[in-house]
Amino acid sequence: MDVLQDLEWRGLINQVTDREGLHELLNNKQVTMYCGFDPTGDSLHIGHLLTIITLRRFQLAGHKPLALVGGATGLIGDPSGKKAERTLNEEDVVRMYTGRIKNQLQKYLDFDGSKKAEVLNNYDWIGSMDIITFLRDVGKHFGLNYMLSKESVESRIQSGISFTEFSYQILQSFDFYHLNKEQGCQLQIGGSDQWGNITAGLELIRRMKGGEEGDEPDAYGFTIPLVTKADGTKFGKTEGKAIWLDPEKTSPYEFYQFLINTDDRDVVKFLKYFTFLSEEEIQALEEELKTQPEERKAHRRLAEEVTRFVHGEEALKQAQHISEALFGGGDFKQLTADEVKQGFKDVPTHVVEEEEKGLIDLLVEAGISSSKRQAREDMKNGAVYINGERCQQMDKVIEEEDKIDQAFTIIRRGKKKYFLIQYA
Ligand SMILES: N[C@@H](Cc1ccc(O)cc1)C(=O)O
Repeated sequence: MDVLQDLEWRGLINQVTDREGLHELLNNKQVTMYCGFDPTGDSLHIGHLLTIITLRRFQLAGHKPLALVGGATGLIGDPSGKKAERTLNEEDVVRMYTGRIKNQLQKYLDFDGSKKAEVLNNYDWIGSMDIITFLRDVGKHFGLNYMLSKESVESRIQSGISFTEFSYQILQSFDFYHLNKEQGCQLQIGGSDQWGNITAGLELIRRMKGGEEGDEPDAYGFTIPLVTKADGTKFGKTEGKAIWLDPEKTSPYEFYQFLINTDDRDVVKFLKYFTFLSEEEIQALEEELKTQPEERKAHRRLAEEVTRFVHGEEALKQAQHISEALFGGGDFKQLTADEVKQGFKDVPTHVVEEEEKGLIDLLVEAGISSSKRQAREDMKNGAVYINGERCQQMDKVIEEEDKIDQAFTIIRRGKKKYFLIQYA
């Protein structure tokens, strides 16, 4: 199976310009290709992951990926897929975002050998372009009708679009032209909302090269589908929070949990999209999903593969360890301090100075029970758990052996309310 056939059965081809031609090209030579990422935040998020993984698939098939960070385009704002005009970020903020996203992209591609990836910043060629050159050499190739007919613009004519965002398509087109000319880049990929910008780039390449309409194309465009979920909600969020690729913003444990909680109806699709497992392996998991759904093998494999790709083996092991302790009847005391921090990130934490403390006092002091009377009541009712084990011993004193990795004690009150005691 070649790379395009592989992308096909995975359901990753949304639109392609000249499929036949691209197929032939990819089978006959090493193709340099690119995908751009605008620095709209200080981290990439899971919504960017599918294009990154797709670049990686091309690279594994022997092609050369360029990952472009939009240090220039990020200052302008792509109207594609956006209902309203964006507020501009300060230039130094965009510069900071650009640096961070560049570093992140470095983690996901291979930078050795003949098909080595490159991370580029379009500020390096757009930043220095003067307005006369822009209008004379580039703008002249864009008919107003053509620009207005792009979905990203047309859908905003009524609600409003500035000249700034309107011009965005010219900048992205220029990138494609520039990379085609300088690096022989012949393919641009992107999310489904990028079709208009990608085809505008192809048009610019043809015109700048003095080609005629209907000439054999020298470059190609390709979009992947928008990731949708069976329940109709937007992919990439849990409880309103985005799933970031930066482990400081979304811990590997949270990332793993996000994936393991995938709806049964979506799990096979996501295995195809986000993992490098073969057709046979995915079919076997699909079969198991039908025959032994309670095992959740497909979900676990999805979470495992994607967490490993994004965060590495070590972080994956930690995420699995924490999940086991929290949901699989594992022992909290086996956790490391770092794992406790990840697994209980949003849990109220109380810092104690003293070494040994009576549990009743601690429950009150940490605000877990409202009074000593309440604390005793809670314990009597069997509602208090120390590191996952019920505690009904009224004179219990927290000792060294109750401290996980000498740093934390996990207290649970009732079914789900967790608290952390941290030792200063
Ligand atoms: N417009 C793309 C990012 C991009 C920027 C520059 C390019 O040359 C290509 C793509 C987006 O918003 O996702």
